[in-house]
Amino acid sequence: MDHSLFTVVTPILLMALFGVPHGALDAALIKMTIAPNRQVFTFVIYSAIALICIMVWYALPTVAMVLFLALSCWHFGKSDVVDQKLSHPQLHIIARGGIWTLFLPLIHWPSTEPIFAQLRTDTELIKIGLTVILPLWALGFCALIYVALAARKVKSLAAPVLALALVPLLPPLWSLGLYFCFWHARRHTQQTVAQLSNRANARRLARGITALTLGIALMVFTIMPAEISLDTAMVRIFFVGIFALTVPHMILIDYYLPRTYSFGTHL
Ligand SMILES: CC1=C(/C=C/C(C)=C/C=C/C(C)=C/C=O)C(C)(C)CCC1
Ligand SMILES: [Fe+2]
Repeated sequence: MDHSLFTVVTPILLMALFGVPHGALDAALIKMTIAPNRQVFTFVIYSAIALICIMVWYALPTVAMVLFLALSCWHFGKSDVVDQKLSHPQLHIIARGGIWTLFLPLIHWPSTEPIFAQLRTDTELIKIGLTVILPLWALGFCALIYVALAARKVKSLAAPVLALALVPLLPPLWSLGLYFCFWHARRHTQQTVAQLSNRANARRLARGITALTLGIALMVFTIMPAEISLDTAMVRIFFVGIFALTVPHMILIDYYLPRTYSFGTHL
């Protein structure tokens, strides 16, 4: 228990406090970019997608996990390169997103397997899947280095190479947490707030939605069966919750807003 307090409970708390708020900005995005007569509808669809994701995880946890890792790879990678003009954007997206969703879980398998098990997934199947895909991803990462060197864009390699070096050195949820809070969420917040007209309002709304989200998480925590340990409860609430919120968050950020309202950057 003492050990999991450092390796699981603390990084999850930090991610909940400093990473989740970037998703709460979606409420401000809906309010400030979508036509007023469609805002409530969009919010209802957003919440319905999140609920469906929770049901999918409950019924088919392994399928939900594969979907979650694939979508997270795309979402992380895309947000890493959204401000760059690239000749092979898909290569960059998968090479960078895969650091967290393929390389990290496999290189730390002894610590990540129990987390996958707590999430009720078939860990053998996840391990086989990751092992098969990792060499392909490694080829992609080498291609990324080659393309950057050939285009004399050495600086663009700094962040992904630093991330790649950091992942084996830190406990998995700590390196994920550092990236999630101080890179992904920070950049997303800066880029989003810069595009909104009323920044103070956007931040206020996002704070309210964050409080609501964490309040719901706390409520779920108190009604979890007593025999479930603290770290299992936190792993389930955090990762199932983030999966459920990431799917509509991605649809809004990576698909709907760029296409419908030219919000964000097209790739
Ligand atoms: C479930 C799980 C993992 C994946 C977490 C991911 C992929 C989180 C993605 C969050 C996103 C996309 C947030 C959106 O902004 C690890 C750490 C690999 C190993 C342990 C179990
Ligand atoms: Fe995000």
